[in-house]
Amino acid sequence: MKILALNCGSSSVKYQLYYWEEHRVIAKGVVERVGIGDSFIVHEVPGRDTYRDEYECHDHNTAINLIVDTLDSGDTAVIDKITDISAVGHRVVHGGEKFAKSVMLDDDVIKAIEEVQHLAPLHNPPNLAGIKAAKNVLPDVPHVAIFDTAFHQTMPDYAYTYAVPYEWYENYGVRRYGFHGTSHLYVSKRAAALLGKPAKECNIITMHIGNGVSHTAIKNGVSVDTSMGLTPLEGAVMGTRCGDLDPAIPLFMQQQLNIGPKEMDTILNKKSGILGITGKYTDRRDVLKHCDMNEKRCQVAVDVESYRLKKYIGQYCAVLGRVDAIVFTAGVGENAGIIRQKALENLENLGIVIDKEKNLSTFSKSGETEISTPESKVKVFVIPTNEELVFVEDVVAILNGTYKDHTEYPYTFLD
Ligand SMILES: Nc1ncnc2c1ncn2[C@@H]1O[C@H](COP(=O)(O)OP(=O)(O)O)[C@@H](O)[C@H]1O
Ligand SMILES: CC(=O)OP(=O)(O)O
Ligand SMILES: [Mg+2]
Repeated sequence: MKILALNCGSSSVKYQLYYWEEHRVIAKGVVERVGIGDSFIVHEVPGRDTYRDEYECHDHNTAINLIVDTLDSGDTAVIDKITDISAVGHRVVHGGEKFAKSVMLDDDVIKAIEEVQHLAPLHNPPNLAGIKAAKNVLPDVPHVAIFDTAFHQTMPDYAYTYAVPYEWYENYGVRRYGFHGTSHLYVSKRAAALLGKPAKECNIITMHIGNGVSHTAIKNGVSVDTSMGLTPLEGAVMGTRCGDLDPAIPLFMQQQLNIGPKEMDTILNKKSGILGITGKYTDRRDVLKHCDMNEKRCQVAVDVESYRLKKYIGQYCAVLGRVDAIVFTAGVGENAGIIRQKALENLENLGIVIDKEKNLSTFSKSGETEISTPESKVKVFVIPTNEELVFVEDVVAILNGTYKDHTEYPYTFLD
């Protein structure tokens, strides 16, 4: 059975085609700059040279058609015909309170996703555009929605309630939802496997640090708190997003700059974070390179980012009481040893002791690696995330009728 996993972002479509019975990736890639101009596709097939081609994609429909053509035609082909694909799994960022698990995408589910799209205006509309486009190309196969928010639906009310008029929650759905759920799920379950214990007996702090950044406190295998909130803007310092902030700042600056809420939303989401502080860079590789060249604002950005990470580790140690492991994952979490070091230094009193050399020499390609010392009470792991594998496993489980929810399902990656 060949399963296509799709992750439609605002200006990109990431995809992965997975051969379930052989547990291997057939091909993966991304169409970038969708709807912006100068779009292109990068298509990777294990064992072959990476293929890159310019192709104008004005919308998600064109991007999905390009992916389909790339998968089934010409030199890039990995399947004979598109109907060789048995099912499609779609990342949906916001599922509101309605979805605590993955579901088959029918008209009612699409309607429910449409109803919460105002809660994730940057993410849900492209997710929906991708779903509609993929259903056009593959009308006869099952499509499944996998929600970023689903994993966090176990949070208690005191973790998800904001101290604002309660009617905002009742009438407008204003509460903490949390995101990156499939990544937090995957790495926490892998950490439990490395600890040699069932996930439901483990307390784990997961640090997903990519372009978007979020952290989760996982108690007895389930999410009890997470750093992103109503939207993916709250919490850590991100590539272009501000994260935690005095809520008076946007109001104050709207008055100073004489701008409206829409413009402020763009500044906080797209012009803040690492980009805001450095004024130039979002890619942490650029930031770290220019730190070494003594660019002051890059040094400040790295210090602010690492300090915020450390504060979340402290918070979640307090939330969990006993912590079995801390996991670093995603592009920065897997590769930026210096940021991990700064976030983790001087935490010996919390039982966290790092092997400095091992930490600095650990990257995604090292695979799952323990970077704490043997005497560290809290194990610290770097675990490459695999959100697409969670999509694929959920699709297969739903097709086989064996899926209940993520706490019960015996994922194959636990072995
Ligand atoms: N070797 C590295 N050192 C520092 N940062 C890295 C390294 N490799 C990748 N990154 C960073 O990872 C980030 C992207 O992470 P990723 O998980 O792919 O994000 P997303 O899925 O949100 O696009 C970028 O900021 C990139 O610079
Ligand atoms: C929810 C979110 O922030 O996703 P991403 O990291 O893909 O932007
Ligand atoms: Mg990501």
